[in-house]
Amino acid sequence: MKKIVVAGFKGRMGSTAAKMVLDNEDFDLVGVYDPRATETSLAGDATFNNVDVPVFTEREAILSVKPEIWIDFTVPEAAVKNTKFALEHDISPVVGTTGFTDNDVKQLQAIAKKRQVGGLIAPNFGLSAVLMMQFAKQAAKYFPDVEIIEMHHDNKLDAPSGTALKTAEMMQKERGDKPQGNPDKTESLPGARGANYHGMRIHSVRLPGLIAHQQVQFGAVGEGLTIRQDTYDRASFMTGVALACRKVTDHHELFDGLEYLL
Ligand SMILES: NC(=O)C1=CN([C@@H]2O[C@H](COP(=O)(O)OP(=O)(O)OC[C@H]3O[C@@H](n4cnc5c(N)ncnc54)[C@H](O)[C@@H]3O)[C@@H](O)[C@H]2O)C=CC1
Ligand SMILES: O=C(O)C1=N[C@H](C(=O)O)C[C@H](O)C1
Repeated sequence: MKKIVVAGFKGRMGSTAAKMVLDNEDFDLVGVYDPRATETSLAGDATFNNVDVPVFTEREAILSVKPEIWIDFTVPEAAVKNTKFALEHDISPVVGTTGFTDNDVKQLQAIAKKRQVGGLIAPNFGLSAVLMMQFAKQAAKYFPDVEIIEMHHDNKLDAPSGTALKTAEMMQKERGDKPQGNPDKTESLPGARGANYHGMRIHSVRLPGLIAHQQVQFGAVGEGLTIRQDTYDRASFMTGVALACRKVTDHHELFDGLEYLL
């Protein structure tokens, strides 16, 4: 059984991940971590089947339960530190938290390589989202004019989403840099044209009722192509999280994207 801790278990994704770990017979939830927890055990919490799993509010204390895998759905600043902590203690990180910079990822990959610890940072664990990114990359080779519209619930902290940034990065590798639209454009309201990633525009919508959705819209003379992905339930991310937990410990490097483990 894989011994797993979940960081951020009080949150939307962390609670879903902790339940997923409990529901899988080959996983053993050895602890949960969240600085805003007030309880010391999950016993007494029906959401988590009243299991007697220790609750931690201090990172160091987690070492006492000897986890092999660290699932992280927290906030960017904490997640970078948590991932470093996990790697330095030979715990394989499976990180869904978004907002890591390229530099953060490179530094963490160097630690993983040095210590020969496997791990994964993935901005999106949904299989439909992974496919959407791959299809968008393929299309960008032939349709370099493209805009991304990402749509999320209004509690989301980061913008643009990690998924939108990764999609843009993948498309940039195919199409290179290309300014889009009229070079003489003006914006009577700043930001009207969205964020600029190597010439591609990214628009971030935040509305109650949404979970996570993205549209990648390509345009060319006389034709258009729209690739759209929708997440209707956070449970959909759990197939990818479980897959990563089963596979990361077979590796000795930190991957950047679920596609490396599929
Ligand atoms: N990769 C993926 O497939 C997905 C990634 N996400 C990302 O996951 C992250 C969390 O999203 P939500 O669950 O919606 O947020 P949330 O706000 O519901 O939960 C975050 C939790 O982290 C806790 N936290 C804060 N500092 C911490 C620390 N130092 N250590 C441990 N826990 C800490 C907070 O108390 C809170 O309970 C975001 O970055 C989001 O973008 C969300 C959905 C899917
Ligand atoms: O905050 C969210 O909810 C999500 N965050 C990830 C992102 O930033 O891409 C993944 C998914 O879009 C949901």
